[in-house]
Amino acid sequence: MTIFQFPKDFKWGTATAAYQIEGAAAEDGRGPSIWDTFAKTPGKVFNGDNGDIACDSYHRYEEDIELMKQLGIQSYRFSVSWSRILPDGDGEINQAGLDYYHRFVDKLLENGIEPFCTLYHWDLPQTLQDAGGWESSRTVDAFVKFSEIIYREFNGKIKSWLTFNEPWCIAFLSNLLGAHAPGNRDLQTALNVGHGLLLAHGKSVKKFRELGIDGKIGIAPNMEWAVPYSKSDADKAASERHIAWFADWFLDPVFKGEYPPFMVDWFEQAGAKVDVKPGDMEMISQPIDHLGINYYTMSVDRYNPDAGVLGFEQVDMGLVQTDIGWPVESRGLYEALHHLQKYGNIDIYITENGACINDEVENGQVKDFRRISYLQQHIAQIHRAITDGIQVKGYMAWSMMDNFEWAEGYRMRFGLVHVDYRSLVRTPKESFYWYQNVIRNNWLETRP
Ligand SMILES: N=NNCCOCCOc1ccc(-c2cn(C[C@@H]3NC[C@@H](O)[C@H]3O)nn2)cc1
Repeated sequence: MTIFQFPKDFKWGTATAAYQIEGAAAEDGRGPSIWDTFAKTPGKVFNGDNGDIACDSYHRYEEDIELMKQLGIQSYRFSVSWSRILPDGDGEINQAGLDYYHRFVDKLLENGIEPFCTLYHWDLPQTLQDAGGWESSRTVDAFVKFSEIIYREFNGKIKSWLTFNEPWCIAFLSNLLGAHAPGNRDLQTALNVGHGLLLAHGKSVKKFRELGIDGKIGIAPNMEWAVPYSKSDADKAASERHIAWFADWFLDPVFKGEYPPFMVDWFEQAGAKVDVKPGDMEMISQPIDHLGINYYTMSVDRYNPDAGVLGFEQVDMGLVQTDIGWPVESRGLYEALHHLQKYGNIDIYITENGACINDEVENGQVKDFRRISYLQQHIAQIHRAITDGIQVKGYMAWSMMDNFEWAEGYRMRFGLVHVDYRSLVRTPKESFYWYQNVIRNNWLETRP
């Protein structure tokens, strides 16, 4: 038996997002988002699933917080539904939306749980998408207005903030690959969206500082680690493009004030170029306080000029996979954390890490031992990184509960708590009780 003791101030938590759990999609004045539209477009989401009801957490948040208290987490990462606050994206404030989040945040605080707030977790108000989305300065300005409202409203209650969740998904998965809302398939659009969200990030961080908000702010990219399939230069370059596509494309602008030159060249030969205006990069590279990192899997890449814009294909090496088909390789998290050190030894929170394991309830139990194995391996790699001096300050398991997994709908389950989508009954899984023990001990026990 090996014990990995975590620092005494290490924050254990869980994460969710508004559209994935809240439901009440048209209640109390909430306006439509691009995910309401996308999910109701035939063929976009498995089984035609949508977030109309989801986990009904809008009405059941007290029950959910009771489960969080039972779990023993110190921190809970959630997102604010922009179109609940500004139904038209940048028009009149919907007070009922603010009231909901006050009830929710107050209940967290009453239970000794720190609210960790993501401002944008993919649910852009549809009216802003109709006006050009993240390619339009109207959306950038609207995000600054939305974030200022939330900063002012929750200053003193919320002290940990993130502007954007997974810029790669917002820009590339949603506008080059077409897999997520709004479903575009164009590289130039994806680069424009990425630049727009980065500008919005920088302007919002600047506003956060100007308002003197009591707290810390950052951004949460998702990272995939990648290694070359062979020793060839082409495969090595392919894996480096993969890593940079997810992380460096966004973090170089934030930390260095420029896009990674080798990726700028790669996209230019593919026919697309970011239109950087004077002052943009200075605005984007406002200093931040912490990084959220979302990590799930790693990849073995082979150069293939016919395999999409980035010219790499992922080779199946026969690794164990989760039920969504992602290879389980926790070493990638350790490598990714070391990769980030080029930006300085900034405080890092693992704001998402978890496994899609679709076990169901049997005799009142969910024996998701594969999820326990996944979590144990990945938490051990975090301890290894901390031992190396990397400033990992917290870990938020994705996810607190099963929820709407975007284009996969409800068939893919990432939760520590099982949700029966017919009855909405919550059932803590075996991984819930395992994680409860890790939190209680603030250490990880591993067998040799
Ligand atoms: N690897 N790229 N290959 C080429 C592209 O393949 C096409 C598919 O790509 C991807 C890549 C990544 C994801 C993904 C999903 N989550 C889980 C959510 N995170 C935020 C939270 O809301 C969770 O629900 N994290 N990442 C999905 C699809």
